[in-house]
Amino acid sequence: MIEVENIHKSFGDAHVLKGISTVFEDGKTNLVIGQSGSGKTVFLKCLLGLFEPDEGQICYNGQFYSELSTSERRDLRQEMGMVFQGSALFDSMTVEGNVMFPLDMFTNQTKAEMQDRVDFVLERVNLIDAHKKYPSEISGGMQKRVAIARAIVMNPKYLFCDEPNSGLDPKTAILIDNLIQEITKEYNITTIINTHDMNSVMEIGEKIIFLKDGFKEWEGTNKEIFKTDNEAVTNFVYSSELFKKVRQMYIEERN
Ligand SMILES: Nc1ncnc2c1ncn2[C@@H]1O[C@H](COP(=O)(O)OP(=O)(O)OP(=O)(O)O)[C@@H](O)[C@H]1O
Repeated sequence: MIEVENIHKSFGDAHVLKGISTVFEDGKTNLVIGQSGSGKTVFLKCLLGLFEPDEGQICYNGQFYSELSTSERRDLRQEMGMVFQGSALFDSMTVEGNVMFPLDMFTNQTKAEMQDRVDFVLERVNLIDAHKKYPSEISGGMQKRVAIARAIVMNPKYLFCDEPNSGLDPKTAILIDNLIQEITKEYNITTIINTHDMNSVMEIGEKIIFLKDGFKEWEGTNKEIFKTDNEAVTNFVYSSELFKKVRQMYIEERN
């Protein structure tokens, strides 16, 4: 669980995060949405410990980040998996080389142990025959699966995903969303996803926080987002005619 208490972050005169508080529970897919520039990436970087908030606290399973020593922060960092926008795989390494990289860097496992773990996570993300391929030889959807396998290879307690669906067709995007949700539940991970994808909001948004100009404007579930009267949320989520129709149908069905 990650508890965020009233965090603020500024860069010079630019006050980017303005007192955000929320709780992200284990085993749930938590989504952060908001317009470009609303502060989503800065927020994610604060959660990852890459930026330290100017005010406020972030608490990881009961441990306040600000109270951790340097080595404790390093240990916490190793409990975090990250799926970057665009996958960020190493082009010169094979699929299994990419997935093995964190084990090689941060553990003392033998080659055989690492290979077992790599085989296990690649199978878990449904990549069976791609071990020896290079990223350029596989599809975008497969690259995302490799990125997810790499993010979970160290058995993380926390999983952060920045736009995991960018560049994918809608069908593949849903498969990737479902995979992230399944893994989150199976390993009871605290997962936080920055996204612009409204399909993700509807499919896997067990908890959604909506940022606007650095404030938390709204939070709730994918069921609640259909019914909310918050104008900023509805303008953002239902900006397309298709989504407006879907919402109308959903509300009519419920009444
Ligand atoms: N390192 C930095 N130094 C100065 N300003 C920054 C820095 N990082 C982000 N900002 C500013 O913070 C604001 C929020 O940026 P952020 O990248 O968090 O937005 P976002 O919601 O993730 O946008 P997008 O959806 O386009 O990725 C922007 O005005 C940006 O210029």
